[in-house]
Amino acid sequence: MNHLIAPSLLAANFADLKTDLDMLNRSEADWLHLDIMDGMFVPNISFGLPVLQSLKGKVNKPFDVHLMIVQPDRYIADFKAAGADWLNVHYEACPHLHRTLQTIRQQGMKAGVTLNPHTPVSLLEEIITEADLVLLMSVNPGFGGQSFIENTYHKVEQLKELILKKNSQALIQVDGGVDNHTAPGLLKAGADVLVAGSYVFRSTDPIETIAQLKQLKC
Ligand SMILES: O=C(CO)[C@H](O)[C@H](O)COP(=O)(O)O
Ligand SMILES: [Co+2]
Repeated sequence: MNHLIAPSLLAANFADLKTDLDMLNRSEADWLHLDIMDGMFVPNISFGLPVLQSLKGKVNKPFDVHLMIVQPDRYIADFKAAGADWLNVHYEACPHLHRTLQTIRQQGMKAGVTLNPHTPVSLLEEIITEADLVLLMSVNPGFGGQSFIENTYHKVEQLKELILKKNSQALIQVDGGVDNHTAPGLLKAGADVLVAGSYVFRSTDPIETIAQLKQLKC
């Protein structure tokens, strides 16, 4: 399959959001990545359900929601109601991950599991067939604009191997520090979905930047 690009709204200009939403609608972006932070799981607070609700219908892209919150199970139904299409929970925040992923699917969303940089891919061995997507963090979650952690290439390769071994359909997504330098190696290693925040929204021509990320060959 051709790889997908998911710009992260965290890096948008919230004082002039309409301009960025119009840009996204005209762009080749595949999904809109939405970073939900609670100040507990990560040391930062971003935005939440009312923002998603108000964006639904304004952006013609599936909502790819990255929950960086403790006890995400409490909010699964709320995020469905707010318009989430893909719901990603952190492995580190879910003591009953199997149940959590099942609940997300039962609610009619695609279920993603996210790994922090220190969490090994091998821990997914018994759960990979229950996930529609695995998101590998290539920075420590909580902030945009951080430097890419080089070990991520290796983790993508390991995850690809695990997915093939277990005959899983899960997509491989990478989030953090994705740009024109890191994206080619990630695609070569097996990534299916690239999240890009600062690289897209800080560029002088975001539509062209998204188009260039789409055109990369692995
Ligand atoms: O989940 C995230 C941070 O926790 C963001 O999606 C990620 O950091 C994207 O930002 P950038 O591309 O600027 O690194
Ligand atoms: Co994210």
